[in-house]
Parts: sequence; structure tokens; C-alpha cells
Amino acid sequence: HSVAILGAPFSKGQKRRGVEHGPKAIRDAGLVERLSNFDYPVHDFGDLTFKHLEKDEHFMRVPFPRTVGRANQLLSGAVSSAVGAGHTCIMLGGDHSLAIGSVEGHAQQCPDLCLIWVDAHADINTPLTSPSGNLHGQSVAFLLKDLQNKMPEVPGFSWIKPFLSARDLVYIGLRDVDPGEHIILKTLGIQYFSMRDIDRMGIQRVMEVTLDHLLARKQRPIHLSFDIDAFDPSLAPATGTPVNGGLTYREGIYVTEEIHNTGLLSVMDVVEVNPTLGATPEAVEATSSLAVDVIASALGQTREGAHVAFPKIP
Ligand SMILES: N/C(=N\O)NCCC[NH3+]
Ligand SMILES: [Mn+2]
Ligand SMILES: [Mn+2]
Repeated sequence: HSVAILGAPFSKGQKRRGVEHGPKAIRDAGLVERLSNFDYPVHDFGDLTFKHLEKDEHFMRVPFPRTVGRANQLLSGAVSSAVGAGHTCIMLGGDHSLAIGSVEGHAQQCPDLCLIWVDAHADINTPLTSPSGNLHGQSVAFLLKDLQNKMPEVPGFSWIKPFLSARDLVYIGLRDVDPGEHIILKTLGIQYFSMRDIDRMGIQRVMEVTLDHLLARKQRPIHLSFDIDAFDPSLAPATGTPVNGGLTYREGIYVTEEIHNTGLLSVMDVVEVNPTLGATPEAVEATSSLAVDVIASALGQTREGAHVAFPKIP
């Protein structure tokens, strides 16, 4: 199969400037070159162009609801087309509100998809529970059927109908969960592995349980939504909400290796790389090349090396 790269330079799901430059930073770190080593075609579809809507008053305490809703409606169509054309789609963010459009567009093609959310945060606040109002902390709440009786009608989101069941979602890397989110995780019985669970179980067991939970009954397409802040800030400093005690490089790569090995990865989001938040150019470069590494690993790059069938030994 082939790989489609989609840039989503968008930042209005949160208040910091700069995350809209994430796609360029990840490309500048050599994404396309890195993926050209693989034996399948890579199509870079460039960046989407998002309109900022003039009149876009807050909804409750939620800023830019119509702009965020419209951006995700556009992204949904682009992801749906890419998946529909047979590509494995890599969506480069931009802030994590983009997962609303990315997952919804994927579900248009693959209604039975399952979602693996790798993140320090649960991003499952509703507009009523969110302390900040920022939509990048509410993405999952817009996707879940189980939360619809708790969700108000947010202007700009009338196009989306929630489709995901709580049992089709697993979190990995949680370490900064709001009280309102914790209530939802527990009430809905969502499967999650916090950083404490990773410490106790080890990443190998976490992946075994995650993939069994999602795939044992039925193999189906995987949507991997990877927030770069799942990694420890020492590895990914250029991001908007860093939280100490994150994934090691090896844990993050093991997660993506295991997902690759299912052969079921269909869409991967890589979000929250903010090149304006690195203290030094090296910090920005480290964060951006880490994003390239996890994408390459999710698409089949191995640490042990690889070869085509029986090459002639030179
Ligand atoms: N990086 C973030 N989400 O993944 N920030 C928003 C959530 C903070 N509770
Ligand atoms: Mn996130
Ligand atoms: Mn996060």
C-alpha cells in the first residue's frame, strides 16, 4: 500500500501561537526523505489551508468553536479521501483538536476502526468540564457515542455525529488528567494505561493488553492519535503542555513497532509539535526528529534492520 502525508497547520484548539508551524518543522526534520527508504510510494499532499472565521464568538468558555469546527470538517474530508484512495494516512498537526476531523474522516471509510490515544492527557473534557475551554483538550468527547447526553451543541460542530464506542478506545501515557476527565474515564470504563501502569506492567505488557482489548474479537483498522507530549519533555520539549515523567524514547518506539506489526495501522496523527516553544534550535530539532522517528517506526522501520528477500551477498 502507499502512504499519504497531510499537513494540518492549525492552532485554534488552544491558545499558544506556533503549533501551526508543526507540519513544516516535521517536514524540515526530513520526514519525506526518511519514508522514501521504504519500498512503498509516499505521496505528500502538502498542507491544508484553514480559514479563520471573522465572527467566531466564544461558546460558553470555548474559544474559536466555529473556526475549529470548520477546520475539522475540512480535515475530515481530506482524511476520508486519502483513506478511500487506499493510502495509509499520516496527519501532521497542529494541535490535538484536529483529531476530531481526522478520526471522523477515517471512520467515514472504516466505521469499525479502533482508536489508540498516546498522550500525557486524556483530551476528554466536555465544554462543561473543561477548565480552560480549549478544544484540543476535548477532542475525544466529540467522538464518543457514550458522551452525547453530556455534550452541548457546540457551534461549528453540527456536521459531526459521534460514532465511537468507549470500548474501542485505549489510552497510553496518561499523567495529567483533570477531575472531570477522570470521572468520565471511570464511568465509561475506558481502558487506559497511565505512566504508573507502564511503570508497573512494562510497555511490552501494556501493548499486549491494548492490542488484545482492541483486536481479539475482530481485527480492524487502527487509528493512532499520537500527541508528541506523550514523550518525556526531556525528549520532546517543543510542545504546548509538557508534563514530567513521560515515555522514554524506547517505550514510544516500542508502541509504534507493535502497532506496525499488527499490519492494521490506517491513520496516524502526530500533533502538538510547536517549534516556537523550544528553548533552543536543538530543542526544536530534537522534538521534530522524534516525530519523524515515531512515524517511521509506525510505518515499519525496525531497530534490528531489514532486508529484501535473499539479496545477493555482495
Ligand atoms: N496537550 C494537551 N492535550 O493533549 N493539552 C490540553 C489538555 C490539558 N488538560
Ligand atoms: Mn493531546
Ligand atoms: Mn497532550
